[in-house]
Amino acid sequence: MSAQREMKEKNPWHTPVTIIITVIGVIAIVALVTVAVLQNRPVSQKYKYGIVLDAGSSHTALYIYEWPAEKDNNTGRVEQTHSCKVKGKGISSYASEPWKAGESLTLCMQEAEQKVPKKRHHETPLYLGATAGMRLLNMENSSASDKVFQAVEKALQKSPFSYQGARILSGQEEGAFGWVTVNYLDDRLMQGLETTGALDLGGASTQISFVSDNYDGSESPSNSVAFRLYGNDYNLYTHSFLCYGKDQVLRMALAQQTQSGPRTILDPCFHPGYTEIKNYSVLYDSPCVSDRKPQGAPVSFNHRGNGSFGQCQEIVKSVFNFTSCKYSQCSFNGVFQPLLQGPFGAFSAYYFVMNFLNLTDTSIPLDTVKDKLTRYCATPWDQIKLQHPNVKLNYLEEYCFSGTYILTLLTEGYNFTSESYSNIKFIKKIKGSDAGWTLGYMLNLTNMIPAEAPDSPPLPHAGYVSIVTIIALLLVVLFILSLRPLWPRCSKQPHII
Ligand SMILES: Nc1ccn([C@@H]2O[C@H](COP(=O)(O)OP(=O)(O)O)[C@@H](O)[C@H]2O)c(=O)n1
Ligand SMILES: [Ca+2]
Repeated sequence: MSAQREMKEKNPWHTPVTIIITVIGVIAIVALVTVAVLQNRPVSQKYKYGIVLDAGSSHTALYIYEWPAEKDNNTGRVEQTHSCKVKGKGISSYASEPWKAGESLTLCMQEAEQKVPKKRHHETPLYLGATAGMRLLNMENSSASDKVFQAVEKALQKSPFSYQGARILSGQEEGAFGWVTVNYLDDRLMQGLETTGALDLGGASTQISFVSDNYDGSESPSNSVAFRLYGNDYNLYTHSFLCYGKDQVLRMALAQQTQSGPRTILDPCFHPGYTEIKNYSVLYDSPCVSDRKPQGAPVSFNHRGNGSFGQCQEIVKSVFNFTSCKYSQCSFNGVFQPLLQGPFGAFSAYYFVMNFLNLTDTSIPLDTVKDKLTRYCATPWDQIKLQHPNVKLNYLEEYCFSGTYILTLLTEGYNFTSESYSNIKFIKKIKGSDAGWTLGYMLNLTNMIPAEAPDSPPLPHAGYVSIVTIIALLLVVLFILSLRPLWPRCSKQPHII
């Protein structure tokens, strides 16, 4: 017998069967781990998209949202990836030339086509929601508002996206979706945390929405919206005040001062030295003030400023009605409001105005805020213009008024106190997405917030992969140990020949 053959017989480890078993075992285990890792690895980033057009009273904005493709319908984070401000005014301003309302959207729609990957175009839902500007136009002239919608629809149907319709949101929807947006972006809904109230100030309406423990919705059902989100029940209080957006309140304040049809008014809400000729018919061309147009007024009036915060606040207060309340408590105009509760996010014009005035820091005592605004309003108009050469004059002239209105609405209207004022945060964006009703609207229409908490796997992905790997390694060791009887004996052991 050759020495080589003798070796093979002595070392059973080298028999073809054990070699094959070992190789198959190792391959099987490697395959098991690989499959586990690959199968559970988050699928390489593929995104889905949704587009919402916010047709506000003053302007239209387009928002593009994206979310990981495999996660729609449950926990996926939806984020704003792009926004586009439509040039020109809001769609309601095109009442007399509706086709222009459709045309005005073209540039932003083209931009959206660039931003959303082409192969996703046809499956990307596209919504348009109109707010208070169109609510007012619809009240004033419903056939004009229908024509504006037809023009807008025609433009949007031409786009490659999956057009889902254009409509006017109700005030409740506008308030409730703003609240959903803020709390979704803050991760408060999925985790069932205390929610943040939402304060939205537009040009033609304003919304307040919050959850209050002592409010079950029964006292004023029209102010109540019930949600079940991620397994938590919410009873939301919400109210939208039509005509209480800052542009319409400015009209009401001017109407208040021009009741007798004067040729000149000295307006405390405008800076000293401000002087402008304004048209009565333009001022009163809105359902918020049209019934107050003075009889026999001249064509125009000289609008002059005298910059007094205190006097301006008196005028602003006079646009609120505090006389009647048939509920346990009211904000103003006989509207029910439960006790304010929790933190609040104030966005849209709240942010633009307070940011311009450097007053977004709500840890500053309310009295100090008022002092600063008093000084700002008293600053001569020429000086203001010199200090802000890059701000458009039609915005610049109104910040004294707008700041006064915001403080008055919050304290006199909604009953924020010097203490609870610090619960308000003036915000523009949360984690890169604009605060506003659009995201909440899209999440709702695409069913992206489930009523029940999604079933999540008991282990996070990394934990799962680690455990599978450890078990596989244990199996390898066990397998090797199981072959022990076949192991070559230790060379020191005596050989029995
Ligand atoms: N940079 C900006 C943009 C808008 N704004 C104001 O923010 C408000 C936005 O209102 P909106 O167009 O959404 O009107 P609604 O339909 O929500 O009432 C308007 O009063 C604008 O003048 C501002 O003060 N600064
Ligand atoms: Ca708005």
